[in-house]
Amino acid sequence: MPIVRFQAGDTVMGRWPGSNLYYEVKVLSYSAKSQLYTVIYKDGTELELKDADIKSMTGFRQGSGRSRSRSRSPARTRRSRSRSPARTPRRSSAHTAERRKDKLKDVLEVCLSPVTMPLVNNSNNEHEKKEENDRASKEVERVKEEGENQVSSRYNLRRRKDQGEEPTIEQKNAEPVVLLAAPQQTSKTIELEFGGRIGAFFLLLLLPVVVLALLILCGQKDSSLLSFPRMLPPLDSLWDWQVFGITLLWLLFQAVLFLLPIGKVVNGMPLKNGETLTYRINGFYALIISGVAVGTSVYNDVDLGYIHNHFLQFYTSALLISILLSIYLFVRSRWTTDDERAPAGNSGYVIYDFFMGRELNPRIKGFDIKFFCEMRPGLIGWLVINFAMLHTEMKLQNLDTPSSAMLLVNIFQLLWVADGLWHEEKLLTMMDIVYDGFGFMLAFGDLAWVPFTFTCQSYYLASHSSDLSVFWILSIILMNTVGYYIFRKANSQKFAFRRNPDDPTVSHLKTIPTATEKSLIASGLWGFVRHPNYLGDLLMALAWSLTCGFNHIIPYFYVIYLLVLLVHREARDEHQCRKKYSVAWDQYCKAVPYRVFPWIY
Ligand SMILES: NC(=O)C1=CN([C@@H]2O[C@H](COP(=O)(O)OP(=O)(O)OC[C@H]3O[C@@H](n4cnc5c(N)ncnc54)[C@H](OP(=O)(O)O)[C@@H]3O)[C@@H](O)[C@H]2O)C=CC1
Ligand SMILES: CC(C)=CCC[C@@H](C)[C@H]1CC=C2C3=C(CC[C@@]21C)[C@@]1(C)CC[C@H](O)C(C)(C)[C@@H]1CC3
Repeated sequence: MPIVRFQAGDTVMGRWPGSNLYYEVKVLSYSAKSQLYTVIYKDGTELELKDADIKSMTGFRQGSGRSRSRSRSPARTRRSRSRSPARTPRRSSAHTAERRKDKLKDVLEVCLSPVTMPLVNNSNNEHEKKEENDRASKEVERVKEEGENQVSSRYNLRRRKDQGEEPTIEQKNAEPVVLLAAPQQTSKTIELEFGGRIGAFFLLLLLPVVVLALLILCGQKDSSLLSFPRMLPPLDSLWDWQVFGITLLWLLFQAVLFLLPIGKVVNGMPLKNGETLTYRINGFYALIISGVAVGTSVYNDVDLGYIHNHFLQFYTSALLISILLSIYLFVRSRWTTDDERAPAGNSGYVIYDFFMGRELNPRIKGFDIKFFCEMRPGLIGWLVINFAMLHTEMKLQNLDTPSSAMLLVNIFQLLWVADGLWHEEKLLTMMDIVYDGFGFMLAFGDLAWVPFTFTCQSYYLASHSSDLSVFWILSIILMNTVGYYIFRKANSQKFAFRRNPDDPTVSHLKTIPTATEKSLIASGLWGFVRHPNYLGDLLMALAWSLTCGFNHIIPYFYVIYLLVLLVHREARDEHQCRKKYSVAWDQYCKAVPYRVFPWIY
């Protein structure tokens, strides 16, 4: 007999289905048969929730102290929580009837209510404030009117399995003691990305081949696409056990640094079950220690040219390790609970889930494999490879000092990686950690793609000279500096704003409130384009490639990849944000029409 924790009339916090958001609701009744509570939101929305999706007010307040995302000023929290989430389930026409049923039952995709959301202007200019708010209110009214017909039954969200059933409250065992484990429901991934199963299958085969082709071309004297060799390189140039051993040692070394008990421990974003994982932030220390270790090796006559001479073999070793890791991850994900699965990689299709990753945060006794791979061996390895290419360039081209192009590439990329590791904590809020599972895409991406494609400029420059004029050098430095400024400022502003919107560094920005706890920044860089951080990243990528001159397209691989990735990522994020913020997002898109490139896209 299940224990009924709440009674009719209790005010509790109810999870909005398919999200991590909790709102104040009143319990109307409890059905012993379906074991569901019928609750009512402040705007009159009625829903049936399972026990696991309801928290007592006291439990919720205690729990919220743990999570960073909720550490906001009480006034703000009160204001946003009391905003009701009237939303309607949306059906996807692209899937089978059974899947639709599943989706409605388990995920209940939500659409936010078009409540009036004035553009909040933190500036002191009252006139400007009023104008902005009037404009925003009109826009909201328009969208509201437009949506009225489609969502006329918006507040009728009752989803009774048995319409005829009279819900009753069992009041006998009402003590809030034991949390009854609600029957596990699976949140299947319905919307497949990357071209679905077929797309994932082709990417699985294509990505490793693309890297191999890139390396072959980059390493040739003539790097033009037309001179791609007709024969594959001999097997012994592709595999070497010693190289494989060195790659494993590198991973082990980075794993030891990852485990060092130095650096602060922080909470990640709340998981589906409301809990948070902890992470030790010591990436920057790992970078410094790795730098000292490499410097010491060079000082002791270790020849870094070995990396250049065995580059293909290093790649195949990293490829094999990422394949083995992906298989391990896929197998172990069989035993994961629904809460541990990634929203993006739980479709039930083997190839797709293998590619996307079924488990969200695979850990071995607290060792977070995804966080480790994403920020350490590949990223720091990239810098070591760059440094090795610098040595090789001097050797191969008989130079006393590295070329200015090689120096720029080394310095720019060192700055970018050091910046990433310095702000390591911020990765915890990113799509890759919060949403994507850890499967082949990220394992291969982190361990093979990052170190062997992001190094394409330095690998190219090692055997191709590039004489840059002073004008070019200054222009490239300027482009990288502007790019870095935009990238860093946009990312830091967003992070500071998400942590505390009243932070003095961001409190002057105009914002658009949403029906959730969060607002959207709508001025400054985030009022210029919707993804200013992507713009900055792309400018930097272009600057890196420009160091290689215009003889070949191959060193531009990185900027082309980044363009494709970020345009696709932008579309993914846009889709997520529209789901999360609905009308507020539309309002933001109206206010800031360009996605990444001002006046173009
Ligand atoms: N070199 C490489 O290979 C790659 C580099 N990157 C870089 O990583 C960085 C982070 O990228 P990524 O995580 O994709 O994306 P973003 O940092 O742009 O994050 C997107 C999220 O930010 C929030 N957001 C969007 N608009 C606003 C707004 N106006 N105000 C406040 N919050 C907003 C939303 O989340 P919410 O509202 O839930 O907080 C949204 O989901 C970028 O600089 C990117 O260039 C990324 C991928 C690859
Ligand atoms: C084609 C393919 C295999 C794609 C995999 C994509 C991954 C290589 C990238 C996806 C997002 C990434 C980010 C970084 C590295 C590359 C991957 C993993 C990043 C950690 C690098 C350091 C930056 O400062 C960053 C933290 C902003 C960045 C985040 C995204």
